[in-house]
Amino acid sequence: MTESDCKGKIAIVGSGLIGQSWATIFAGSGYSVTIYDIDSEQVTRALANTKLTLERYEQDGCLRGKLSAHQQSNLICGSNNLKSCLQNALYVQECVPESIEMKKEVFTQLDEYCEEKTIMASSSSCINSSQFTEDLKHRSNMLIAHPVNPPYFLPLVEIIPAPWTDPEITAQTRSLLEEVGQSPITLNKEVPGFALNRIQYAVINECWSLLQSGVLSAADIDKVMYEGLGRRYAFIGPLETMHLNADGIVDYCKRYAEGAYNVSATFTPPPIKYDIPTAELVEKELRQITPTDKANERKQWRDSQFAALDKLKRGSN
Ligand SMILES: NC(=O)C1=CN([C@@H]2O[C@H](COP(=O)(O)OP(=O)(O)OC[C@H]3O[C@@H](n4cnc5c(N)ncnc54)[C@H](O)[C@@H]3O)[C@@H](O)[C@H]2O)C=CC1
Ligand SMILES: O=C(O)[C@@H](O)C(=O)[C@H](O)[C@@H](O)CO
Repeated sequence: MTESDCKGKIAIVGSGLIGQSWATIFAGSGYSVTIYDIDSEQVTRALANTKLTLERYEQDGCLRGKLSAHQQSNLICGSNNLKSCLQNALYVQECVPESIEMKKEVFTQLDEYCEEKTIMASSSSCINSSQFTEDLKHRSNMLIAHPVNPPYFLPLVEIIPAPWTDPEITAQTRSLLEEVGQSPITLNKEVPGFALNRIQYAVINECWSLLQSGVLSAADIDKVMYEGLGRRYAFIGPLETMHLNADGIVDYCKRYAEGAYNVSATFTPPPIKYDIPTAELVEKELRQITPTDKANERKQWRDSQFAALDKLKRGSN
């Protein structure tokens, strides 16, 4: 593949777990990807990891896109120089650790080296970009694009513009992410934790409270999700569930709102403390489940879900 066959250049800043995932996603769609990390040895590790990962996906039949794993790996290169990593990049995905100070430092550098039209997105899980871009010259090109782990298999990306992000930049980010196979949503305004982690923390808070009060074991709490709510929510959302659990959502509210208020009134008010003694007990229990057991269970589950889905699709044709 020659350089002119590539769609354009993507820069990844920070090459840990999430930086590597983004690299495989963009390469899968034919973009040329340059990875930068403050730790030059990490860049070498990241290149080796992404190559191995793409080869494994190819063997397992889940490689994205039309290019082979070999062609995709050849689209990913490393750089130990931030300025050259950013040169001619149409889009930068920042993936440094979750700290306002670090994000501020990196975005100040991006602001200095970027091209006028470069879009600069942060992978931040909870920190809004207005907390680290306010004083920057190119702040209208900066926003959040928060992925879900593992991004290669969970397509949701939350796009959160700062009040000063140019709406055209938000729209371009959304269409780029759609083009590479992700499934973006756009928040209309900034809120701590965005949508996914607000919902995730509400779930974790209640799980922790059930653990601390001794209502359920750790294993049974997880089961509530993977045998119940999780499976449901893989196919339909909470609002659609309300709608389908009664004669429509209006009827659901009439029938179940009082019960829901009564239960909700018993919730432990936040912030819930994720205390270490409870965490140590949970860790002991989780360690008894061997990774192989889990992997087999998950594979069986995935296969059965796909078979059910296929059946449904055939039935509706
Ligand atoms: N781990 C997860 O499940 C998810 C994480 N995120 C977010 O993605 C971001 C990255 O997270 P991870 O990849 O898990 O972290 P990580 O710790 O695996 O990787 C961070 C990388 O950034 C590098 N780094 C540190 N300072 C740097 C700098 N000044 N310039 C360039 N590189 C620098 C580190 O050397 C390291 O390789 C965080 O904001 C995190 O909240 C988002 C979704 C999921
Ligand atoms: O996949 C996730 O859970 C994430 O998208 C995150 O934002 C973080 O890693 C999250 O777990 C932090 O609480």
